[in-house]
Amino acid sequence: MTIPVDPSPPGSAGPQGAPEPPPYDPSAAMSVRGLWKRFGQKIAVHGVSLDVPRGSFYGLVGPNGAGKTTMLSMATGLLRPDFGTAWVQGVDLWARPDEAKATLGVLPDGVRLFDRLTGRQLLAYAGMLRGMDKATVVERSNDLLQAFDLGADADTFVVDYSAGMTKKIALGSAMIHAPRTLVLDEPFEAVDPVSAANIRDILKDYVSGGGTVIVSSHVMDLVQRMCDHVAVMAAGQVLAAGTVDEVRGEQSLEDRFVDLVGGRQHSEGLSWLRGS
Ligand SMILES: Nc1ncnc2c1ncn2[C@@H]1O[C@H](COP(=O)(O)OP(=O)(O)OP(=O)(O)O)[C@@H](O)[C@H]1O
Repeated sequence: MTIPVDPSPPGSAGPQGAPEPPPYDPSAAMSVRGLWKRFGQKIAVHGVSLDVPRGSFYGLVGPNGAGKTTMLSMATGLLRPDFGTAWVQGVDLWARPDEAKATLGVLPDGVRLFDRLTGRQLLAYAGMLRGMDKATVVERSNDLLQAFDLGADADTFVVDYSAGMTKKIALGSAMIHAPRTLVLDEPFEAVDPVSAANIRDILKDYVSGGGTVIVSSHVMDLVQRMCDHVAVMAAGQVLAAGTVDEVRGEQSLEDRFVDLVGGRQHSEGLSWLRGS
């Protein structure tokens, strides 16, 4: 497919000849329509439309390079789409970004934090950026430091945190303003099993209170156990989406994923590695 060199502004329908996406779902926590992104010759996201129901725990899975991070970045206002847009709680994110982003908490992939702040200062910074008053920021920061088991390191610089601790303080920063939707790119990466179980409990509790979680992960078993909905992405497109039971059918999610995505590599090509 030929993509125009000069992209139309976000919200436009898509490249010439692309099918018109269906109307967005105003009741969804997030409704993504016709998102496209090209980097040079590479089309990273290829006309993605997706509805995330309110109150769902939504998993986004796909092989490396499938376009998950690019899609989530466009759906949360971090990366301008070539085409398409996302509605968050019924608000067009690219048309009314301030209003839409106020309802979102985002843990981006490979996030660069202000790591010369301590964990406590970083949470305070995130809260104040969201316009919260100081007393609430202090109270919630203490609760978050406790919940993420970072109390003993609250006054350590984030630059000196481990990868898992950094992930947890970034997650806390995404939650401090009590957003209605949390979008978390690989939240469990580098996190130890006990902390991961704590985070899962926190997220489950958040969902049972009416919040929506969208989480990208490579860990199928985790997604199958934790999420009620899932979308499988590959090569910039959504191959299947729905409840976890709808998508996996009679199979495990992992087997279904491999069926959908294909690409099991056999190791004959590395015969030199055997018996070395
Ligand atoms: N800033 C960029 N410049 C050039 N290419 C990019 C850029 N960001 C992503 N890509 C390319 O777009 C494709 C999709 O990348 P993306 O990071 O969205 O995949 P992903 O599904 O999140 O992968 P992973 O599971 O490995 O994190 C890849 O081929 C990647 O190389």
